[in-house]
Amino acid sequence: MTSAVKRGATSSTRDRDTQTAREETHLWTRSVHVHVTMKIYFCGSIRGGRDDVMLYRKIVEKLQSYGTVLTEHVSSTELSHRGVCDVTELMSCHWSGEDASAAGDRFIHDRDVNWLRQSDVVVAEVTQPSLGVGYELGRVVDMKKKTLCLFRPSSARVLSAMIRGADDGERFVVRDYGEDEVDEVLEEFFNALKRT
Ligand SMILES: O=c1[nH]c(=O)n([C@H]2C[C@H](O)[C@@H](COP(=O)(O)O)O2)cc1CO
Repeated sequence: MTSAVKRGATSSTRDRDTQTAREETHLWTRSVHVHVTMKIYFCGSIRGGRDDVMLYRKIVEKLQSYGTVLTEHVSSTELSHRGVCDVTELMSCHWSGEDASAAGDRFIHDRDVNWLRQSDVVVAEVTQPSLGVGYELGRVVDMKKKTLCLFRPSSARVLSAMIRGADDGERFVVRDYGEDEVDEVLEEFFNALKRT
């Protein structure tokens, strides 16, 4: 074999290696990109009552291992049922809260509907009844977003027929669960998402 032919073979092998490396990097970047940029909208009661806020926090922490939670504030213990910091907390906390004035309410509504549109999946804790959460879920059904509603039968409450009755077993799912099952229920949901 002439040295020119050998040189040609070596450079085409090098080209192929470079190409393979590029493709691998591209695939890796894409999978990381998909994971990091998944946008999750979490719904939980605010003005409907804050009894379950510690559970919201646990859910949001788990959700953050799957992507960006657009509504992290819903799980903040510094946000009261009035949507602002408790008076006793105002002196010490830096959280400015959600402004409950009429202009503030319009801002919250428009921002949240916009976040709902942007989101890839919606997870809602629906045990504590909340008009806002019910409204968000109604909008979400229209937007055809993949949605998981979590309800705790141990609360002795009966979930609204307008939520349970919307379960289609695929896109909009209502899941009964217990507090100690948060991790496994979310793992099940996100693993199934990966397969679709
Ligand atoms: O201050 C707020 N910020 C906010 O993001 N929300 C959204 C997110 C929650 O999933 C839902 C709670 O509704 P409600 O406050 O009616 O319980 O509405 C609601 C409020 C107050 O109504």
